[in-house]
Amino acid sequence: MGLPPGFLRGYNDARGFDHMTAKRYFPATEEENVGISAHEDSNCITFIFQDDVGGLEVLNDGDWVPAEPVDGSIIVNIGDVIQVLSNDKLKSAMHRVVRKPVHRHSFAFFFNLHGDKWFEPLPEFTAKIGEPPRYRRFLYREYHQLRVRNKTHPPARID
Ligand SMILES: O=C(O)CCC(=O)C(=O)O
Ligand SMILES: [Fe+2]
Repeated sequence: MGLPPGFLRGYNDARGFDHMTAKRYFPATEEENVGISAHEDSNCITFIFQDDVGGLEVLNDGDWVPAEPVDGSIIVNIGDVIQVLSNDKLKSAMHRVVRKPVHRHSFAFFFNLHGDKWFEPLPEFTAKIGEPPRYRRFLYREYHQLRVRNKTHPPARID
């Protein structure tokens, strides 16, 4: 990231909000092939271990690019926290899972911030290089609540 070695370990020193999920995606049907709809991860970094079925796709310049399974590899996803800390130098990837004709299994480890932690663009990516911050200061807990609220109560459309 261009930050001093060990920065992330020192800044993000509480592990209480990290979690791991094990997911099983059922085979696609003729009507339905959405595994997980398009989203960005809200955390710092996600590590994904997938089997050899495929289906994870990343949006790149308007095209969905498959993250092809590579034996023994781990997919590393930048999340929103790193996007904010780096003031957009590193982008949180939009991704989704498309279901295939067979079952798929994956494990995702979410390296999170503690809910009581503040995050905002760091001086290394703003004041020190003469760039304005693109984000305000967020409490991680508050940011999470905002994301959930926007999903469950999207802003009303003015017709
Ligand atoms: O199952 C996968 O490969 C990705 C899962 C994912 O994007 C997520 O849980 O946020
Ligand atoms: Fe994700």
